[in-house]
Amino acid sequence: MPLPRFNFRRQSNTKKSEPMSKPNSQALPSNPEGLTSLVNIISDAVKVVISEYGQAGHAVPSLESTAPGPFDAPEDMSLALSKAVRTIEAACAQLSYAVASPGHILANKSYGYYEPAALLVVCNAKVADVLAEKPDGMHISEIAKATGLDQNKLGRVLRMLATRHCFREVSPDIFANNRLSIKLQSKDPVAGLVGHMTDEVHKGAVFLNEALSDSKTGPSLSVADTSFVRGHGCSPFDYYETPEGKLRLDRFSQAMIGWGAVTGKGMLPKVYPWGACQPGTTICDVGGGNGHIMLDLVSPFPQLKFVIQDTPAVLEQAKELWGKERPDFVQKSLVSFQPLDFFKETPVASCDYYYLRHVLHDWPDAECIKVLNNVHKAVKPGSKLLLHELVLQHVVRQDGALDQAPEPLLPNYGMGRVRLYQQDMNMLNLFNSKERTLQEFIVMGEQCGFVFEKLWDAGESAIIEFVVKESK
Ligand SMILES: C[S@@+](CC[C@H](N)C(=O)[O-])C[C@H]1O[C@@H](n2cnc3c(N)ncnc32)[C@H](O)[C@@H]1O
Repeated sequence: MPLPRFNFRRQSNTKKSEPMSKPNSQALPSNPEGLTSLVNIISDAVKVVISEYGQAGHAVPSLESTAPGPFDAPEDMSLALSKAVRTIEAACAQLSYAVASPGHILANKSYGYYEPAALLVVCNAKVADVLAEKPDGMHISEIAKATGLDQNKLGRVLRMLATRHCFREVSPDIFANNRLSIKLQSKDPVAGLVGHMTDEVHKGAVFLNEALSDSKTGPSLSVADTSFVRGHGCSPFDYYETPEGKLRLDRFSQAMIGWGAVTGKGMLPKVYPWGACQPGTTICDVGGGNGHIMLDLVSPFPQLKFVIQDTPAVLEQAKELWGKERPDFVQKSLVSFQPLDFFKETPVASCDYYYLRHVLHDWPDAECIKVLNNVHKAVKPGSKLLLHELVLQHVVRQDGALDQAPEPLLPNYGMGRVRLYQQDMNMLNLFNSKERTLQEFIVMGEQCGFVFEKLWDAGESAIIEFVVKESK
């Protein structure tokens, strides 16, 4: 199916045209001009960063600083700033890959697993907590004493991490926190995400080759056939019931909050024009978890009403959260909690919006189609479907496609957006499911009676808006 033309933040032209793919030969600089243009791209983007901080009345924080910056959360960045940062990440990586020894680069990439391994050591030992009140740093002997780890081995772990800019070695064998390691303090949800990813998820990911090359599990889309199952003997659904998993359950909950923080969950109120909705507009959050996303809309848009739908056990958490955060909304029935099995049942009928955030990425296409068909049975004319997901791009320049990086950068921003493609691997490892391209979402929506309307840039993620097809 052809890809509609698309403009961020503007009504898309739904006139369909076949995307024109250009060969990628220009994507990698192979000559001095390519290198110079990468340097110029970096230089221009740095000017944007300095100017945005300046406008906010801040100096750009140094990597050594542990003070919170005004733009640490993705939702606090303007689109211009997040684009500049993404560009710098992409161009710096591309420039070094273009000039360094290919063998060195591949060695760095293949030894990459020592970084997660070391991050898990320091998270579990709470090294960032130990260093929290020590801006001038602490000698490794004291850090070792406070954490119970061997001094020599911990020193080597910290030195490798400091070499990768997480922690700093202030003077020989004296380490301090920096802008990155401060996020590893145990109270920070990002530390929960780091612990979860570098521990149980990592121990599944190492079996990706075995899972993909086995003639039974390779082509399978079953959650029973993932690399995670090879690593742990059970799927993520069952893992947290095992003795080993139970020990990690609290961290898993913290990791989910960390995931929201990293992906900019707070973008939803900012990127969609909720202010234009009529009083009484109802949003049904399908697979809404504990309803935390809709809570973000309550204060800025008091004209909205909410239905949270999820499995009965999860809905109990939603009732508890809303009862604590917005008891007024619960008492006035401005929010309701309706149990749902979205594979077998239809959500509450005739809502104005059906919103699904990070629901479809858990499932292969056939299951997603079941969910969307059930949503379609609930809609009324004029209802809208909003899918809030990560949106992948091919690494190929396409006319009229999503926002593309300037040449000679990779059109999907390469390392500036690599988290999306890593998260796609994550879904493969955990569930045999996937993140998708816009085109894949459009095709799936069409199949279930929805027409693509517009894509809203929400930083790391995007909101894909559909309207109901006149006749299915
Ligand atoms: C990845 S979470 C996303 C939660 C929430 N939308 C968010 O963005 O935080 C997927 C949600 O789907 C829910 N879910 C899984 N299977 C379900 C089913 N058969 N019916 C309804 N909800 C289900 C889970 O309980 C979970 O809350």
